[in-house]
Amino acid sequence: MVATRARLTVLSGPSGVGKGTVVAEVRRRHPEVWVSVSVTTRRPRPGEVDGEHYHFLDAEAFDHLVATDGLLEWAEYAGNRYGTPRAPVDEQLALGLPALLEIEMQGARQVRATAPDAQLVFLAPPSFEELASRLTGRGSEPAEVIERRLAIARAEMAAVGDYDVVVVNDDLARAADELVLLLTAPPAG
Ligand SMILES: Nc1nc2c(ncn2[C@@H]2O[C@H](COP(=O)(O)OP(=O)(O)O)[C@@H](O)[C@H]2O)c(=O)[nH]1
Ligand SMILES: Nc1ncnc2c1ncn2[C@@H]1O[C@H](COP(=O)(O)OP(=O)(O)O)[C@@H](O)[C@H]1O
Repeated sequence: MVATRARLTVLSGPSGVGKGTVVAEVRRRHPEVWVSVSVTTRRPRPGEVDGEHYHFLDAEAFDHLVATDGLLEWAEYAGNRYGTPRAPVDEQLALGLPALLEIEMQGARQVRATAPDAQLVFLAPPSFEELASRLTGRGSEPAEVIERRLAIARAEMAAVGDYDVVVVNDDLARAADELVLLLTAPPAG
């Protein structure tokens, strides 16, 4: 295995643990870090910009991407579909540069199956109570959606053993630093 080969890193973890916040902090400190922009059938939240946070697609356009093998992975999550456009990731890795995906667990499993060298990072909350309080505190979803996401989160927390590395998101700056180190660390083995 060539130690300098650029690698694919997947950041996953329960909704509300702070994935978006940690990735934003990484980009603030290290603007050169490349992060994949996913496609989704979810509606934009206030302040979300098409092409920046997500590419917002209708169901038909999403189906087309799936049918033409345009997605590296995709999954349905809490009633919406999300996927990683394949070409930009391939281009980044072909240039010898690291690529970061922020995706949920079913997608992480697909990446593991198709790209065994990928590094799977689990972002964990300091506690389940703290996770519930962050998700509620964000105030972006109705109570019923939060309940659904917490139920998913319980299952996700139990699968932590499937991941290569665990980063605990207690202190934001420390978690972001840890992720940056992992992005540039040579693959083990
Ligand atoms: N499998 C997969 N999951 C994704 C992708 N993009 C985002 N997600 C995940 O979809 C879930 C819901 O995302 P979102 O609706 O933005 O909610 P939030 O993470 O709670 O802010 C999160 O766990 C994301 O990490 C993707 O391309 N593929
Ligand atoms: N290290 C942290 N300490 C305290 N609060 C945090 C931390 N990281 C994220 N949060 C807060 O938790 C909530 C959920 O974060 P978010 O990034 O939207 O999660 P995710 O993308 O995993 O769903 C937000 O209100 C965010 O400000």
